[in-house]
Amino acid sequence: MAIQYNKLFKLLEERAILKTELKKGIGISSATMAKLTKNEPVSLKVIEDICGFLHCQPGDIMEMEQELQSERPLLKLLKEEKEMKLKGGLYHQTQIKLAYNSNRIEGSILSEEQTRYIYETNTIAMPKEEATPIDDIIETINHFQCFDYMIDVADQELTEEMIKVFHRLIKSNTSDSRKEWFKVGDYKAKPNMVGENRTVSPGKVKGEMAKLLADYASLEAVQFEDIIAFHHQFESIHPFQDGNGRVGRIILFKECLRWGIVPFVIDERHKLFYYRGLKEFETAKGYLMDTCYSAQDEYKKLVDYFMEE
Ligand SMILES: Nc1ncnc2c1ncn2[C@@H]1O[C@H](COP(=O)(O)OP(=O)(O)OP(=O)(O)O)[C@@H](O)[C@H]1O
Repeated sequence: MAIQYNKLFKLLEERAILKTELKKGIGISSATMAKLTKNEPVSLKVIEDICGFLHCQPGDIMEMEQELQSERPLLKLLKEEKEMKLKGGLYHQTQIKLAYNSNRIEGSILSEEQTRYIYETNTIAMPKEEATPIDDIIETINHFQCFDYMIDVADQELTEEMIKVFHRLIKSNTSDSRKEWFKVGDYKAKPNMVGENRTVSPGKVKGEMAKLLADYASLEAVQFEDIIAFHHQFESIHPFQDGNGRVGRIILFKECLRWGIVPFVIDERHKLFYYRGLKEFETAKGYLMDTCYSAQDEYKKLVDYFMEE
């Protein structure tokens, strides 16, 4: 178990204090600031200075990691396989399954085989005479990187900063990223709709996201239903210009891992059930819940295969 400083960053956000202001205010180096960001040990003097600056107690800015790694055997396995660069294991299969289905829901034309090919060989196999959008390829590679980052931070509290990193990793180097008004790794600048439905206007996104994250963080023990409700709220806010579905599904996976719940991959063949579930969630939660439960059953089969003694 290790000390985490997530509470410090939350407090700064609540009080609208920039990290640079804190750094200057107590005169710490960039290296010490980086340690805090990475949850690495810092001296007691630094903690004392921060508490003095913010007029708070140590418990307001740091806490012990809440759960033992051993209570999350699935996350432990995925981390181990990722570090080992193990081929053919659960991590490898999940990378391909999640990137393929999530990007396919978004409209990528790449097949599962092509996604596997990119993952395994870092090359692309194209059927003769078929043009493949470069963005589909870039966003597939981006998704692999985003998944890796998600595994690294899966045991940490979900933060605004983390969600923006997910978006940056997914949208970097795409043709969208070259549009002046398109914010990679930041909230939308222009209003958008999802299907026929209105979403939260750009000026209100920050506040709505802060509220969503604060409400979610206040839950004592997060259940599967809470994670799905968060997903619905997140998609309804639609904080980014584009990429909300993929970021939202990465968060779903992360939060399941964090809370020791079997995660899941929405199969692109169930896209319409998934969309209907989101659309009708406020009046009938069952549609979305059922889609997620059946996706969870599918992923559980894969987990059982790899985790059986
Ligand atoms: N009626 C709805 N209400 C709320 N959210 C919805 C609704 N219909 C779809 N969504 C969500 O919006 C996402 C689409 O948003 P956006 O185009 O920004 O994301 P994307 O990642 O680029 O694409 P996609 O999500 O299609 O993969 C869908 O994947 C789904 O998660």
